[in-house]
Amino acid sequence: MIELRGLTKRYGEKLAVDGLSFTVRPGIVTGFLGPNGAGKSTTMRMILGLDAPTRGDVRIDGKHYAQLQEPLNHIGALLEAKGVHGGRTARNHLLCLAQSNGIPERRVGEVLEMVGLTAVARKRPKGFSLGMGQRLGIAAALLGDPDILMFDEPVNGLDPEGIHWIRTLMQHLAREGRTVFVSSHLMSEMALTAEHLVVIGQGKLLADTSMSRFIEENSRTYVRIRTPEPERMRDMLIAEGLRPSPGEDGAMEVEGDDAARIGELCAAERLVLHELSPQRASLEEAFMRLTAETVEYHAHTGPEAVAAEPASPAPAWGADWNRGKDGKG
Ligand SMILES: Nc1ncnc2c1ncn2[C@@H]1O[C@H](COP(=O)(O)OP(=O)(O)OP(=O)(O)O)[C@@H](O)[C@H]1O
Repeated sequence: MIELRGLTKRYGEKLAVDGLSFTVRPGIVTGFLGPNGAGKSTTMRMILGLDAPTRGDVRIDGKHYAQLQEPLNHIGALLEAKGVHGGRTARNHLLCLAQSNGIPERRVGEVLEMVGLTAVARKRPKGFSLGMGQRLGIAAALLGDPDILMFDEPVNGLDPEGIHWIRTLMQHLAREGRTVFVSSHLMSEMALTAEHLVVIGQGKLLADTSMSRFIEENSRTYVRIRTPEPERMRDMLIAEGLRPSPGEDGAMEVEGDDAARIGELCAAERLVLHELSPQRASLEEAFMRLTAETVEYHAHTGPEAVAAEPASPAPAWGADWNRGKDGKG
């Protein structure tokens, strides 16, 4: 278990991590999500004692990292694939780590086998691909057979096969009862991997919830309607107290999930339907909505533009809606 209480890190003027309190529990994969620069890596470094908190506290099974004897036996971490001594072979790199943590030599062969690097064990990591480097980093994390594992953006730059492998491994480790904490800035990836989510933005906690509840609470549900008689449809919906708004490709959207009621109204009014489909906004969209105001860096657009776009609702077709370009109605 990892416990953070009011964890805070300031770099000069910059508050990188701002009073974070949450607990990462065993037996499940916990996703640690936030846009670039949200403070995920800084938080993970403080968990590992690589950075000192400005305020607050973080404990691993009740202890500070520095209090752990042979820490690799308690917590294994993949922070950066590049953290490998280029001159040593993969096997020797792991052997050095094993020796300094009182881990038996045979474990090196076991973890190399687990991550599929046995064939290149005597090669130097300098020539490794990104995926092989990640595998070696994961082998190091697994070396002490720790109960807690932490991965910082483990799938960055990997091909689909590598991504699938890491995802399956993390779920397997969690099923064994371990605590698995993995950071990402991709909601879609986390949705396939994590059961629990911790979301941060600009160093602050935005959500600490199960994946299913996060989806429930953050994603918009709406009904998409297509009809050859949009004006009749709109009038009928408004008369029923619903608020249709223009959707993509000429469709209409109505907030909520009451497709059945809309279908019955259409039948009663003999209104032709080409499409009536309940929709749920994608998880990526839910994540963007949640973090929109905290996005620090974004390509091409300023933070205000990014914040406004996903958060603002589509314009509603109300009383002042321009009824058709031909001026009728
Ligand atoms: N050593 C440092 N000195 C000064 N500022 C830092 C330092 N490390 C991180 N920061 C700043 O703290 C903030 C959080 O950075 P951090 O790397 O923890 O974010 P992150 O969520 O891991 O982002 P990314 O997904 O881009 O890796 C950023 O604004 C970053 O520029």
